[in-house]
Amino acid sequence: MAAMVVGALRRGTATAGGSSRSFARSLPRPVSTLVVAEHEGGFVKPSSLSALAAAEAIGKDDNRVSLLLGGSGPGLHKAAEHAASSHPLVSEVLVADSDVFAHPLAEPWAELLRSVQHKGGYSHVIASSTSFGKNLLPRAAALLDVSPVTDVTSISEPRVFVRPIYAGNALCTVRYTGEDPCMMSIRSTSFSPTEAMSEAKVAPITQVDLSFLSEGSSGKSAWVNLKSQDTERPDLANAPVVVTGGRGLKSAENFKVLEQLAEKLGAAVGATRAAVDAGFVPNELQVGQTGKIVAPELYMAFGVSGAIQHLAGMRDSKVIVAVNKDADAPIFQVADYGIVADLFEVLDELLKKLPDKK
Ligand SMILES: Cc1cc2nc3c(=O)[nH]c(=O)nc-3n(C[C@H](O)[C@H](O)[C@H](O)COP(=O)(O)OP(=O)(O)OC[C@H]3O[C@@H](n4cnc5c(N)ncnc54)[C@H](O)[C@@H]3O)c2cc1C
Repeated sequence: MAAMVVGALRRGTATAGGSSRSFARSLPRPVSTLVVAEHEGGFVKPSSLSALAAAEAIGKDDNRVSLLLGGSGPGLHKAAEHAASSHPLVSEVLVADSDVFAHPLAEPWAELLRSVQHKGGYSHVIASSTSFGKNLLPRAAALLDVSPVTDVTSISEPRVFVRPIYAGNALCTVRYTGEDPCMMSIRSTSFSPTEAMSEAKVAPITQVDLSFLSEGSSGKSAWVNLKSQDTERPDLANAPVVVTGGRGLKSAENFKVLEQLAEKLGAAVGATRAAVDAGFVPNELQVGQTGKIVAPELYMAFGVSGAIQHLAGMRDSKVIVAVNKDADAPIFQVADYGIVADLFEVLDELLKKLPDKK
């Protein structure tokens, strides 16, 4: 067994770092980390910068960190330059320049990861728990014959990690006991991206040898198209403020009122699965166990009961405000501020009193 459970903590009872002290410490081994970086518009995505922060948590002084980017065109090269100066720990940026990697297809990317790992012999491989990371990591791990550790929220030692289980109701400490590489996906909300480097330290950019690519590298999948919402609102996964609507909103029309509030607060809009299933909003707005995991500064929930699967995606938010007409709704158990009231009246009042966003 590659990942061994060494302890489980009830949330809020102890810190993972503290509890790990009683575990036998592993012997120091040389650490080198490969971070799979996603990019958009010529920049490394914030979720991948969080993966870099996780690499720093594995080892600061003796950790050789390489960033792997794939794709083609000017956007890739701009992102590679951004990557090269994104963190003082980055010692090398590896660029896989091919149309094959322009889209997040897990099959060719898994082949790429296997090839880069065979050449680099990394002790750790990190990806963020995005849709792409979650698709890629198990495939690449299977090709490398190792077992990945998923959804890591904290790193106690280079091979001892904390991850949530039971929809986030308990935290489990696991020790990775398998062969190199130790592959893991991290929850980006748990690792703050580091600030851009102040002084100019720029890592070298190296092209990856792609001779391993063959016609069959894409497997059975093919890229069709990307549909995304054309909105100026912040990305739900990284927004500092999120306003979420549940089934209590009652219709797609009423969600537009919530959107007005989001507009005023510069917030992203989220939804429960019940609201998504009812067709009020598209699936990409779903927050929760089977949706997006968010941890904004402020999370406002309107007409959300607080089912365990929803809490799994938002309970780490810094401040939670809940509006529900049922005083016994479970959402109030995690809320910092609770308003027992009709959500439409509260929304109406907030829209009247809040100034427009400048
Ligand atoms: C495997 C699995 C995975 C799941 N994954 C997710 C997930 O990722 N995300 C998720 O959200 N759910 C998920 N669910 C569904 C989850 O169990 C709940 O069914 C869902 O979260 C409930 O959504 P809701 O709170 O909007 O609806 P409800 O539970 O119906 O709650 C509606 C709330 O609105 C309140 N309300 C109604 N009218 C008003 C009003 N006028 N003013 C104020 N309050 C009002 C009610 O009092 C009630 O509390 C999952 C379920 C399963 C089984």
